[in-house]
Amino acid sequence: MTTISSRPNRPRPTPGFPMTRTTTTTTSSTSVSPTTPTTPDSSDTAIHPLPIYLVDKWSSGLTKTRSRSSVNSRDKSRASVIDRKLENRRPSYPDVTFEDEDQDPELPLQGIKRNQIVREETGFIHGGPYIMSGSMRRKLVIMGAPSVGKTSLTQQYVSPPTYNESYFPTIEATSHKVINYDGEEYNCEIVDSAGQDEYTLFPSKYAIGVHGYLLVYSINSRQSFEMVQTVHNKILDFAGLEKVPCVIVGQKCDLDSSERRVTTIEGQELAKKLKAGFVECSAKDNKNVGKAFEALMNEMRMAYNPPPEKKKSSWWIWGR
Ligand SMILES: Nc1nc2c(ncn2[C@@H]2O[C@H](COP(=O)(O)OP(=O)(O)OP(=O)(O)O)[C@@H](O)[C@H]2O)c(=O)[nH]1
Repeated sequence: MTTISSRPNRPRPTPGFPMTRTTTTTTSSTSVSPTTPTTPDSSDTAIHPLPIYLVDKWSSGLTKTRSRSSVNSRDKSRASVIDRKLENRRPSYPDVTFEDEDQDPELPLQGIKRNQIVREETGFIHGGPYIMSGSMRRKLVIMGAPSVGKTSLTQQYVSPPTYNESYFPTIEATSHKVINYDGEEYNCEIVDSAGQDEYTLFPSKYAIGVHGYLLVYSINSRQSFEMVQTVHNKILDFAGLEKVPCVIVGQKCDLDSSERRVTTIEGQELAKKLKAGFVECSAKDNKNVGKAFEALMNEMRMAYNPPPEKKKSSWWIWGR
């Protein structure tokens, strides 16, 4: 007798998180801790996106993979839980991601149990929740005036040692890197933006779903230093927030002191004013490049998942 399996042929999920248009995409991995300076890791590892279903509740019913008629009561109660979560969030980013209960058994679960929501992470601007499995996702945007060394900084960090003396203006480049920071693994999408000036319109894609910014100036350019404040204002205006996780980066610190137009103290004061981190670095000499990203990981951790406060021991318990 032949047994016929009745398992429906469901389409497979689109793995990973949505990517923007890129000119270059590099994947690498590094590990840092808050106390240890960053050492770029040459043993690159690829990101393995986890098998999760992207669910667009608004546009196509409960799931893209099942028809409305097959929605059972468990789905409905689940949807109501998601709805309650959404009530507290701005509905500008309607994609909700969760592991499907009826996940195809042929898909590798990669150690994630059925129905287990491992982490819930949200960016500060996109306003919509997404629940993802495994490592946390971070989108970082590098902004600043033209020719301050944003691309050199990114390339030196993502695939060291990389430094190019020649200058090619960037339109946009996205790289990926797995960063281990303070025992946590982060899937980072690093967007190297085009150089900004005061008249450049702030593109919404540099705010939606973004977790943190490196605002770069060159220590030999006063104008690029002033651009940091301008870009920062644009970000806050767009987001409608008083503070965003960001680090001010004084690039090209290898240059001779006679060429310097912005002092270290001025950089520190601006960072203090903007409630941001501050690092002076040189992509050319690969000096403090890792520290700039490490400082941003720290800013983001403080914003999104601060370490729990240590409880003070009660003296009267000890006194008994
Ligand atoms: N001395 C020195 N020069 C650097 C450093 N980083 C970059 N440069 C040079 O500065 C120029 C511009 O570098 P890019 O990395 O392309 O600058 P960018 O900010 O990405 O430029 P846009 O794409 O126009 O925004 C290049 O000629 C680099 O060689 C550095 O750390 N020190």
